[in-house]
Amino acid sequence: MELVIDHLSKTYPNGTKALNSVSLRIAPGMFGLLGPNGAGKSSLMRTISTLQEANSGTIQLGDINVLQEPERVRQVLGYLPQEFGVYPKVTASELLEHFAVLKGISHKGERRQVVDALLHQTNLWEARNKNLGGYSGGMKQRFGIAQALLGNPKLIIVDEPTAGLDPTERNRFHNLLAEIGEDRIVILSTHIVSDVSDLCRQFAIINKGRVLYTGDPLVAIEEMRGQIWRRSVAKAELAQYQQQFSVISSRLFAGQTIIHVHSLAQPGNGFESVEPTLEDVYFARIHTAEKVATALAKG
Ligand SMILES: Nc1ncnc2c1ncn2[C@@H]1O[C@H](COP(=O)(O)OP(=O)(O)OP(=O)(O)O)[C@@H](O)[C@H]1O
Repeated sequence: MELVIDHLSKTYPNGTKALNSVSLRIAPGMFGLLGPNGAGKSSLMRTISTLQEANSGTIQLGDINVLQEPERVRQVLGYLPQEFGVYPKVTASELLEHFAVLKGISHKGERRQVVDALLHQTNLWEARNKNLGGYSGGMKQRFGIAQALLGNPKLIIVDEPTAGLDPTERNRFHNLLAEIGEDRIVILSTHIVSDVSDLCRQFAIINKGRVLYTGDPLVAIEEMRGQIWRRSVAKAELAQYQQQFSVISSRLFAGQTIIHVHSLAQPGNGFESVEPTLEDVYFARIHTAEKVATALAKG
């Protein structure tokens, strides 16, 4: 089953153009949707999940016309929204059981089996009788995945799931996602580049409602080879370098400011070529798009 999004646009009533002719083709496996805050990721996720309507364009999931047949989509969809609220005074086991009833798993014995299996899979078995109010951020997110997996969905959407998780929980969550993403479409929306490089064989970069790139992360990195340059600069020189070069990132390392520049040729003295990472790809694509937009605005 493939998910095909074709020229999808969405403008909110206040005039914000959140999606601007988005086209993507998503095969089974983990798909990373990468973009900064406000890029339009949640708008896209909510539209695919049939929680809001689009102004134009189409979404096809296998033989389902997503925008025309929301009921059919909901039968094969698991969704973990960005803000996943839980009832604090209910245990994981009770709430999952409740969600299972809502999902239509009406036979009690079958429901118990499904719920128990999911609690094991998400590593929450030991904590199943604890109130959800006492769960850590990572445990809540794993619970969110358990509820998203009810009914064995063919399409799973997780919106910014690792924000706020500590490294151990993030790692554990990544392993869980990798496991569930083996035989269905899992769309992972995130602004954290390493979520995508760790997990996804396909990804897209989205900014200001537009798709800037889509493909395989390894290919995207390969395409950037020889175009990323690094040097350390004094903090006071940073603005000058930003004027003169395509500085795609700057960070402090051991008290020094290290800049990465995107350039087809050696930018000048003091720059050394570095192996690109997906983060370089991401920043370079966004930087180039911003430059083009500024040039177009200036005429
Ligand atoms: N209901 C709404 N009404 C008006 N504008 C909205 C609404 N929801 C989102 N927006 C705007 O649409 C744009 C895209 O927002 P969206 O939430 O889709 O981005 P995002 O990439 O998910 O960002 P974030 O990670 O911050 O949620 C932003 O400018 C946002 O302010």
